[in-house]
Amino acid sequence: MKIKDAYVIVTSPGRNFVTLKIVTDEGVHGIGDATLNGREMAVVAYLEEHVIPALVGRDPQRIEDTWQYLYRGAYWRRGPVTMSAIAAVDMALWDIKGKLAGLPLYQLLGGKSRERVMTYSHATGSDIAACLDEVARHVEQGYRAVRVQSGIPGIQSTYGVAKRPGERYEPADAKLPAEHDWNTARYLNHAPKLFAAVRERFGDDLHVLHDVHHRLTPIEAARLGKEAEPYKLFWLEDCVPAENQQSFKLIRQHTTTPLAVGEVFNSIHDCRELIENQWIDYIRASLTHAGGITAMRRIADLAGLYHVRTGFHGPTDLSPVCLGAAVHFDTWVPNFGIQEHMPHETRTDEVFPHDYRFEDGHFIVGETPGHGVDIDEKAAARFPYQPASLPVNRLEDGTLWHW
Ligand SMILES: O=C(O)[C@H](O)[C@@H](O)[C@H](O)[C@H](O)CO
Ligand SMILES: [Mg+2]
Repeated sequence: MKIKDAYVIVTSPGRNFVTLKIVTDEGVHGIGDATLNGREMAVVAYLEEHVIPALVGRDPQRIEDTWQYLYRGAYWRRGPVTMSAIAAVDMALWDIKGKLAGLPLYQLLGGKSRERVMTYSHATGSDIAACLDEVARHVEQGYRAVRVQSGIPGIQSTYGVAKRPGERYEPADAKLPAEHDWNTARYLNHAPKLFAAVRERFGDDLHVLHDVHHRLTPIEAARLGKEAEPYKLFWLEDCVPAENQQSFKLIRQHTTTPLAVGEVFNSIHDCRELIENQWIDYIRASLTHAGGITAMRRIADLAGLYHVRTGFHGPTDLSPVCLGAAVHFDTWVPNFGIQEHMPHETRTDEVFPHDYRFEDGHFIVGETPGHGVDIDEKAAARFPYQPASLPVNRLEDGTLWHW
């Protein structure tokens, strides 16, 4: 059997998605997600110029060999563009393997470790009261876990806060980066008040999560972690930028608040020290940005040795293809923690028909062979690419800060 054809489909049903479709000479096809929010076309060029020409003619069943061929063969290893491109190939090949075997992906990985996959979603509000109302709405929908983000007095634009009540938070909303502002002191004074209010209204049973989005220094993150302890967060996410993995050593020495990190990671080397030193509790790398199922399985197995659990990134900028594959992975992986779930728009779901379903705060995996997600190319063609960038962030004096 050979790969006969491979091509990239870019579509924007509400936001941009990059999908790789691989077709075999026996007519079986598989798809993979290659979406890198705000840098989509770099991955498209990488796939079209450098990957697809090398794929045609290869045996689609040799997933590991193809992964190594693309990783080692590039010479320039790692990086989000390279690893998202490799991930798309990997996901599409696992999809094909499942279809050939007549088995859903979770069966190929080792079968079910659980019946359903716990998810968390995003409650956002312009202030604490509005955020609490959004939490209530999520609890009514069945969520057992909710991420809370609220506007901060004195800061114009806060990460994670939707423009209008009930809307999704979609930060890539302008052709060139929008300018946001940041003030660490105001944030640090505000965040514990939000956690306290959530606990007071919803009691102890709800899992409460919060994303700092890389904005603090290690000692500031340590203070926040410590002050959050009475409110028993499920996790505190991305409290510092993680290029320097040693930062987490300092944070860990000061607080028992569980730490999650890794949505921007693209390889096992980005998290090896964090895992081996048990400086974190949840690894957030996604199947799309960290090299696919083949690579993520190695990360998850390493994490399992050190009591680190998975908490896959799952915002709307990862397509239903990534989410579908993630639900299979989550159903299998022994050290599962939680799955992020930011529901896609109806038109996105129409372009990507899928068989995973949301029920009572959980995802239930489907039984379709492969990862169970397809692309309706006619529907995709109705939504052309829309250039969109993520914001930048500045301190009050104009200094460019982490967004
Ligand atoms: O925890 C999350 O879901 C993330 O932080 C996202 O909201 C990112 O900001 C987005 O993926 C950037 O493209
Ligand atoms: Mg995040």
